[in-house]
Amino acid sequence: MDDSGIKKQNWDVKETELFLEILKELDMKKCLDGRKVRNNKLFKVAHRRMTAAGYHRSVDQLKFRWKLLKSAYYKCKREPDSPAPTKIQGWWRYEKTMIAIMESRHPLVGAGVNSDRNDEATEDSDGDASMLHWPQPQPCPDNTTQNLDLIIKMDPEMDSQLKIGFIGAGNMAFGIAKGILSGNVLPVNVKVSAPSSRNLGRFQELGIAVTHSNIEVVCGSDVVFVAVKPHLVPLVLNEISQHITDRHIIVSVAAGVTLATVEELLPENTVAIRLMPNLPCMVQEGALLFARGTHAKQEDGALLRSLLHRCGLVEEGPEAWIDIHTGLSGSGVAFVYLFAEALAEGAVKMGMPSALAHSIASQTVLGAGRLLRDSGKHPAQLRSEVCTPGGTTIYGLHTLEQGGVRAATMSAVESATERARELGRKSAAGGRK
Ligand SMILES: NC(=O)C1=CN([C@@H]2O[C@H](COP(=O)(O)OP(=O)(O)OC[C@H]3O[C@@H](n4cnc5c(N)ncnc54)[C@H](O)[C@@H]3O)[C@@H](O)[C@H]2O)C=CC1
Ligand SMILES: O=C(O)[C@@H]1CCC=N1
Repeated sequence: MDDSGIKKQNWDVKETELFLEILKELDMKKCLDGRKVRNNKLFKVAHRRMTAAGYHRSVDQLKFRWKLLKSAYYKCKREPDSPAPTKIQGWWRYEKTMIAIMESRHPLVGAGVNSDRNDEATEDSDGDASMLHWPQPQPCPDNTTQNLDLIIKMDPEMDSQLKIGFIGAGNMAFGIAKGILSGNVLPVNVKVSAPSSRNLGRFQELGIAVTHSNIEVVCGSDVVFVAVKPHLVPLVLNEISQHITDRHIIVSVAAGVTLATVEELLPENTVAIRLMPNLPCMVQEGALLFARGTHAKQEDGALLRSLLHRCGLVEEGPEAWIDIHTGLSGSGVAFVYLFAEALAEGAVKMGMPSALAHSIASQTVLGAGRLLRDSGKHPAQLRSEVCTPGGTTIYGLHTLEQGGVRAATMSAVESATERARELGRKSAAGGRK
């Protein structure tokens, strides 16, 4: 290992504190058992979390930092009255956390520090800091291993190994499936369930496995999208609940159904995420917003983001925004279709053949949308760029304003948002029955 770059690290206090908190949380005690593969995984997970927090350190850099911290810990342990270690500036800030990590790690540490002396690092050593050899290694419980495995799969190139399940084979499941298949996910790793075969054919055409058993989908998947109608969510969650383990991330796309309802119906500590997608996922131009549940960590969100990145724009926000996004975008696409249809019908009324009018209307909506997104300009700015004074556009806009199109559109978003909230209350009541 060439560690010349590794040694030249300037870590600030915040970064080191975060690193140690991550290691503490990942429970070094259980995971650093001397097995190289698992130890590497632990540092990879730490690397992901550090990156997510904006600190870009390589896995080797993290290992080297850990080596130095450990060395400082042992020095203090051996010679409590000697001056603080110089290789770690501000060591006193980290000492408490290091003790928490090291002394929870193995009951012999306090009494038997010397037995571990060979593990100590120096600036010159290039050993693998993760290769610890405890006298009595403590194996990782299986579920811990599974968690690490899942977290590590959030690399886009690792998406190909994730098993994805859909419960519900409707339009939205199909849209997301098409979107994710255009990324790194392979059809053989996707399974979808629905009670009837009616909608399953189009999934099969994509190479996706189909079944009538929701439980089969859950048992074979890491990430499970619950894509049934909102009133059916409690029924489905009750059915699958006992098969959920800490391997799973449950992603509900049902309008209105809150994380509280989902979490209440699933085992304690279930990792749940609420996602509101929209149909253009199908052509990789979706607008998706998700909110993480109580037990969904940042990396679970990152994993979902990575999985969905080919579906379109994927954003995370507070749960309160999900119903609004449902009005704005989940339903909003239908408002745009209504407008496109009306544009075309206006042209038909003026004498243009219908097919041509519809094709031009859809291209107009597409072009206007792309320009709006890609220019970054406010829609009012673009609108004014289309309006020649005394020209055609301002006459048309005047007519739209007279028809109340602006107020009607705002009210449409409001009504759809309110309806999502109402559906949420109903499904919560359904879950309590
Ligand atoms: N269609 C859209 O544009 C959007 C839909 N959503 C949400 O996605 C969810 C699904 O909506 P759509 O796909 O439009 O509905 P859909 O009616 O097209 O699909 C529902 C699917 O669920 C299946 N299903 C019914 N009972 C089931 C059960 N017990 N177990 C498993 N599958 C069952 C049906 O057979 C059908 O395949 C809804 O909760 C909706 O709020 C969210 C965003 C946009
Ligand atoms: O109409 C609905 O309820 C679903 C949610 C957003 C779009 N379609």
